[in-house]
Amino acid sequence: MDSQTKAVESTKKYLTTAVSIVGSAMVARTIVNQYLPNELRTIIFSAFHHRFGWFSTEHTIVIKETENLTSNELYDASSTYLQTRISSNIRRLRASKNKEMKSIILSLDDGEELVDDFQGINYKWQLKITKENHGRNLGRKNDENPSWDFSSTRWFTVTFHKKYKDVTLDSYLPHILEKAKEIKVADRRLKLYMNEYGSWSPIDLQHPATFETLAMEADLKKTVLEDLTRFIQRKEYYKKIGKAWKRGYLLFGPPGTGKSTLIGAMANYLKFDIYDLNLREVRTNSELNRLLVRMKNKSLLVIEDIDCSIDFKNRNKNKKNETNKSRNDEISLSGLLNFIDGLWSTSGEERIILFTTNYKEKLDPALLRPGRMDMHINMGYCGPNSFRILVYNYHAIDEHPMFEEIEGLLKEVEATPAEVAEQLMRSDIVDVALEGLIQLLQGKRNKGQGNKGNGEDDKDEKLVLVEKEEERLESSAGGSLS
Ligand SMILES: Nc1ncnc2c1ncn2[C@@H]1O[C@H](COP(=O)(O)OP(=O)(O)OP(=O)(O)O)[C@@H](O)[C@H]1O
Ligand SMILES: [Mg+2]
Repeated sequence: MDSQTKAVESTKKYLTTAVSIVGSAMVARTIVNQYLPNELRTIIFSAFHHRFGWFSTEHTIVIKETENLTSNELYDASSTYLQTRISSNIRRLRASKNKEMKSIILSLDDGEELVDDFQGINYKWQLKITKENHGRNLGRKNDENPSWDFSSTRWFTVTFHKKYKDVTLDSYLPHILEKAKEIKVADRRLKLYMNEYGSWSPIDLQHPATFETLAMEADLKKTVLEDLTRFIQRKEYYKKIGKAWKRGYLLFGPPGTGKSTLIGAMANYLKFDIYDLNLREVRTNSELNRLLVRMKNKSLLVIEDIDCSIDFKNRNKNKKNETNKSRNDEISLSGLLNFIDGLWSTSGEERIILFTTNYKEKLDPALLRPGRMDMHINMGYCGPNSFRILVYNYHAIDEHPMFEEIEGLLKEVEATPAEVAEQLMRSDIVDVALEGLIQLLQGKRNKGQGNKGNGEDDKDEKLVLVEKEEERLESSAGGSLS
């Protein structure tokens, strides 16, 4: 054999070996794919990847649904985040909706892949599910009780070029956690919880109020909105000063001035649930404590008509009755305030407490003490500014020849936004509605209901901002920790 034939022969031999290796690998892969259970398949592939991993340019992170029997926050976040990255080229999707959600959710099905782009980096995601049958028949089949005891293991794998490992851990995964939080908040239906028989029962909160449609003096509205926004952005600040992340508002004003409307607008703006606490339903301080600790974070605790909710005047009498334990525990203002200031503050985050009253002057001084409520908001009678908002809400107009007369009358007489709104709703024809309003206001003026107390322009009357010591220090230092 000459040297040329020798070279051809040895090349052939190498090629045959290479083909048979590739062939066996393919056969092996087919066998593994078709005949082995998912779990075993994963073990074999991961062992293979582990053995030859250093040849690969790819890096894979496994995100399991549960880790050490507790749910994995990153799995939940990835699942939520990926729902927003679904594209039309995915063949099989899962569709779901539960009572808590506003819309149908599409998500990856077992084995499906999705490619996400973050800062120009490609991330290949895959969902894997394995089902195990524990072989126990659990009786009749229904939603809570499937006929067989199945359990499934789910996990995501996310694969990317290994040079992006640091970016992935430092930026991409935290980005997913943050985004998922935002998505969940935006998609959630708000709840209104009411207390009865010592526990909270929720219903869907469908309050239409928003800050745009709320009739309120412009500067006051701006101050309240800014205060809320500042509050929700200050997690780190509250942590740093070691204070509970909560804020209290006292809303006062006559019936129909929009106290409940403002609460609805706050809930919609912050996407917070409302806990409407009816103190008449609560007999003891212990029952009150139980209710308050069961409140979730990101919520508004509302106590309407705080002046007439409990006969607070009896509270000192109760204290004297030391022998009767149950009477001693009777619901009291101090019990409520102690709990809000104390234990409850430290057990939750992002809580807003709102008290409403028609008669600020009737309130127990303990409630008005500086530092108790952060802001006192006077929801006053309807002034020109509020009228403009209401008329825009109901008739979508911002100018009309009758406005001047109405605004003049509103400066003279006391009419609540509710009274004005009622007139504006009486007819779809603007002129008719405005004429009705003029008659109402003239009637009030003729009856001598002079509007001496109307302070729409008197901002000091409208708002008492009870600044806290540390906030004063912070603003004087010019620093913002939010
Ligand atoms: N400031 C306002 N902006 C917009 N609408 C208002 C306002 N005030 C009152 N309304 C209208 O009047 C209705 C009653 O107002 P709301 O229940 O908010 O008053 P309130 O101050 O809570 O009264 P109460 O003291 O009786 O609880 C609302 O449903 C809304 O239609
Ligand atoms: Mg109300």
